Amino acid sequence: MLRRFRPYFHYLREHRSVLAVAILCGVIAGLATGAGLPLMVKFVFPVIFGEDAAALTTWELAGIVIWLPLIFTIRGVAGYLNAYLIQLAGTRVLESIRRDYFRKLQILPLSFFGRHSSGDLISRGLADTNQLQVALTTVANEIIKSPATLIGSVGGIIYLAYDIEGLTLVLVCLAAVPLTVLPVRHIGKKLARRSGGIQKELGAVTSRFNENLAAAREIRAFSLEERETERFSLVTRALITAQMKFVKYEKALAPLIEIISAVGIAGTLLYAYRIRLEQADFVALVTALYAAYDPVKRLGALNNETKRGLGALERLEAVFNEPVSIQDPAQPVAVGRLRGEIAFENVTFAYGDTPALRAISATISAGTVCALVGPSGAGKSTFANLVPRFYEVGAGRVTIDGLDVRQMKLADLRRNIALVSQEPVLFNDTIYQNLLLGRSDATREEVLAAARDAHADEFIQKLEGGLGYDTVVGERGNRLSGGQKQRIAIARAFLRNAPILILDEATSALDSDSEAAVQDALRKLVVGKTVLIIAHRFSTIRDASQILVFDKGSLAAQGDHASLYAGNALYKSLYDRQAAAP
Ligand SMILES: Nc1ncnc2c1ncn2[C@@H]1O[C@H](COP(=O)(O)OP(=O)(O)OP(=O)(O)O)[C@@H](O)[C@H]1O
Repeated sequence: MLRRFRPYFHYLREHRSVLAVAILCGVIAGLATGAGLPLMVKFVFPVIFGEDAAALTTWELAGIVIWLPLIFTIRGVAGYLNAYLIQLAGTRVLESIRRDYFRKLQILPLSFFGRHSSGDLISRGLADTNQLQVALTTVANEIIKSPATLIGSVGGIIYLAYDIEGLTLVLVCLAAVPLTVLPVRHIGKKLARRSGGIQKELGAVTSRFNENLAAAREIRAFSLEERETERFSLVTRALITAQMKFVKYEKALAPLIEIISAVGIAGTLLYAYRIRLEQADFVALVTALYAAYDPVKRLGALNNETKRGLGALERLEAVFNEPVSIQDPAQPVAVGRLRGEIAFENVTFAYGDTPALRAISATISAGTVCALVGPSGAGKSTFANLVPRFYEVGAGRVTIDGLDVRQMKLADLRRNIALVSQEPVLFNDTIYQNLLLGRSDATREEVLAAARDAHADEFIQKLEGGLGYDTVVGERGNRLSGGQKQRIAIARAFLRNAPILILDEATSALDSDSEAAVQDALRKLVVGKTVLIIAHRFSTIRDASQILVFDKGSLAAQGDHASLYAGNALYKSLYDRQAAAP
């Protein structure tokens, strides 16, 4: 089973010196418990309670009594250092696992996020990484310490028993130890089946949380408070059930081992009675026997922990092993600033089984504005998303300046594209930092100029609090209005100054001031660029140099407004509907 964890041992190797000291301290603490206490019972107690005890001087007495605090101090200090250092290595291991998980999420294709809920992915990144870390560090800690303690205490038993009576006593004392394997194995099997369940249910709880918090407005608007609480109760109840199924077996292990150890000790007691063993010898033996069951319990617990870790491991591997289907080509063609001629050559694409684009061929000349129109779900966004290679074409190819987008480095390709979406996402940072995302090496002057061009400067200066560009915008930018967020997004695009611009025109109406500012900013932004615009406003559509009309994933028609209006019924009806809209 440990073989499953082997690929992840490299996380431990990075912190091997801390771990080595921790394990050494653990072994010392283990030996002090396993062998130290019984030997003390054997050698110290007889001196104090023996016949010659009255003759001891104070110094002799002190010299003997000091063994007790000494052994406990060694055990305590070593035990403390072991726990502290394991925790230290553990938190670092956790940091590394989380970082790798997070990094992997950054490079996975967008299609991956369509298949997994963000709550579940968060849960994997927090709870499952934690579980894996606990399993790894527990294994590292116990795999040497517990066997060492076991060997120490079994060695102590053999030494004592052999010294007291001989081989038979040794065998009687140790007879029950192998029986402990039975509950360890049985419970381990039960837990293995249940290990993934808890993590999965935890993922469901996080998902529900996440979804709920993101929909705070809708829940109030539709009075869904009770329904949501009920839905949440369902997943938390399922989590509790999964947890309790695990706990039921997990917690049975220690008592079962203790019962077996009690049977072993009773057997030894019987035999001791028959051979008239002295009390001091018996007490020393029982202490050693009791100590020997402690590492057995720990090894059993280790077995449980790894079973639980396995469940987490499988969920993490679903992400770690997910192929990064969209990545740099082995031999990329170096590109600088592209001119921006976009061509789709017989492109087909499907998210799952149903095609979202069918055999699309179109050319958009550099420096022109191309409007994408069509009913909802016709494939406009999908078309636009293939240009920055957010998704991979199923068949055909997408080229820019004659070069297949798959032949360029992703960073080179995407540096040439600026994106302004309908609902721009801002990070919970200052406005300045949010603008800087457009081009991280821009100077302050360039950032301010872009904000002015986007008509953002005027509202930024007037923001409540008087912090201007240093105002923090809140999660997803929720302290700004829709129009303000759009202007920030436009300013980013100004800053990026890429030859290709993808615009998703807002469907929701802005207030007239904002609307005028956004439109004016966009008019300036598109100059000299190849623009793909998912268009909703009839003026945008009419003024575009080329229009692509989508219908159910196919390109129904293409041309300019006049020819399409005259020759294409779908376009005419779409346009008339837009024109009639307020
Ligand atoms: N991430 C996704 N996963 C699965 N299917 C998707 C995904 N995104 C879009 N689709 C499907 O692909 C088809 C085309 O969607 P697309 O978003 O390109 O349409 P659209 O023309 O931009 O629509 P709208 O104007 O409503 O935004 C639709 O049937 C849609 O359900």
